[in-house]
Amino acid sequence: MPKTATLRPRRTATAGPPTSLAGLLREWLPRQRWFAGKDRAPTEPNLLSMTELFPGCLHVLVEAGDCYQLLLTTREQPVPQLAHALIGRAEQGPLAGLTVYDALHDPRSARFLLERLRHPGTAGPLRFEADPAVRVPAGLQPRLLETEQSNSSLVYGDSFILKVFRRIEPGVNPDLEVPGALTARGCGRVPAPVAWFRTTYPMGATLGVLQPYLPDARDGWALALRALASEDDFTDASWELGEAMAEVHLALASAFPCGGHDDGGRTAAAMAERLTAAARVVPALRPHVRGLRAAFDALTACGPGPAVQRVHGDLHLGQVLRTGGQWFVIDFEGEPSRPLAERRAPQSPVRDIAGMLRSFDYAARQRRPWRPQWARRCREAFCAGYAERADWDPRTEHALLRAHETDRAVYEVLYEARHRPDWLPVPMAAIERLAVRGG
Ligand SMILES: Nc1ncnc2c1ncn2[C@@H]1O[C@H](COP(=O)(O)OP(=O)(O)O)[C@@H](O)[C@H]1O
Ligand SMILES: O=P(O)(O)O[C@H]1O[C@H](CO)[C@@H](O[C@H]2O[C@H](CO)[C@@H](O)[C@H](O)[C@H]2O)[C@H](O)[C@H]1O
Repeated sequence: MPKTATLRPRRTATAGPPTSLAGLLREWLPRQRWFAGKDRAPTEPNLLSMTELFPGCLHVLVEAGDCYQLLLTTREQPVPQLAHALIGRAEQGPLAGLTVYDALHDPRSARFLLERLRHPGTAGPLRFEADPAVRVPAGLQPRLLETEQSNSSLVYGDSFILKVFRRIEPGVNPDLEVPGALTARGCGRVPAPVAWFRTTYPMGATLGVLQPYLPDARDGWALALRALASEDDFTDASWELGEAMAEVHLALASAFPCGGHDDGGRTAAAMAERLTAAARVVPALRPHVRGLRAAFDALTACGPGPAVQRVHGDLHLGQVLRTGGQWFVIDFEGEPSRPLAERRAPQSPVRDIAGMLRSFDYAARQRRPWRPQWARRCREAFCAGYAERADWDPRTEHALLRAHETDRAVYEVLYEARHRPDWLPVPMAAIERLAVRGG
């Protein structure tokens, strides 16, 4: 059994010299796609816990504005094959004299991590747990997915995928909780969790989830772009996607019963608040604030709409996978920038529908000239498919849809400004449409 050592948190941020681990992370963290603090003043990383998973591989939780999870490979000599994953050489502190790498790029560490998941148990504050009914074979070869976004994912032998959460918040992560509950209800639209790990210190939190990998699947975004490029019809696929999403919503409502309806006033106020905050960060939003607020104000006057329930929370074409003529839904974490409690709270299912409708617009805008008709047909088909399976039709909820689409476009503006400034014109085009013409 590997030796484990857990550091207790320090009460104050440590201004580590540049060559301590904290100093190395101060430079490295802001360069990572999943680092959420890019538009905030940098804070000095503060190590919260450090656990040896096995010799040469450390599990680390670090506070740097938010709490982040890192897996580190440490070596006495530099490893040329890991140059792309180099964090740096520590000269001070507990790792003095060691070269430190992001362990998820290191096949040896990735293989050991799977071994840990295959053998439930503990390592310091870490708990490795698994569904005893599923057998994960030994020796599967790991590869890190290049499409790193909010988290990091390792695929093992095209059979399983391990999502390693990067920003850690207290509580159970919905990406473990929701697929588990949906599978227990017999919903076949989500890959079921097979194994997972969590920490008990310095907070109780989910750290990663292993699921079956759908090897021949393509995500909805890639399929939509391919259809656009070859001028293929995408309405049938959109219709089926609407139907699949309605099925997932029905399963969510039954797995997490809550009932009740949206309080239009409160939702409108929260949306307006998010708009104000986003306009503070993105000046291009400011001229549109008044026009956009009208969409939120209209919420207070519209009917109750469908009952609130657990939702996906960040639905877009990249979150749906198609294989064998079926759609599957992944990534139930919700919008990564929102607090976990808010993401787990019951919300209107219109929120998800609006997310997907925005995504058709995003896809259509990847073509020059852009294809508004293509997006319109897909949006229509998606809603029609949804209505066929659910007991209500999203197209009858115009004011609700417009408010949620506006809120989603505001989120996207903020997301793009932070992570992909070149993409900012895509949601900004929707902002102009929603603010000027009312959707
Ligand atoms: N079960 C799965 N089978 C096949 N591919 C998957 C599966 N789960 C995730 N993926 C792929 O991994 C990518 C990242 O997964 P996702 O859960 O969206 O992570 P993130 O939170 O980092 O965005 C997805 O876009 C998808 O291509
Ligand atoms: O990392 P996640 O997949 O959880 O989601 C975040 O990143 C998405 C981009 O990768 C972002 O989605 C936006 O861009 C998509 C095209 O790349 C588009 O299909 C979506 O409609 C659009 O919102 C998502 O908002 C963000 O949370």
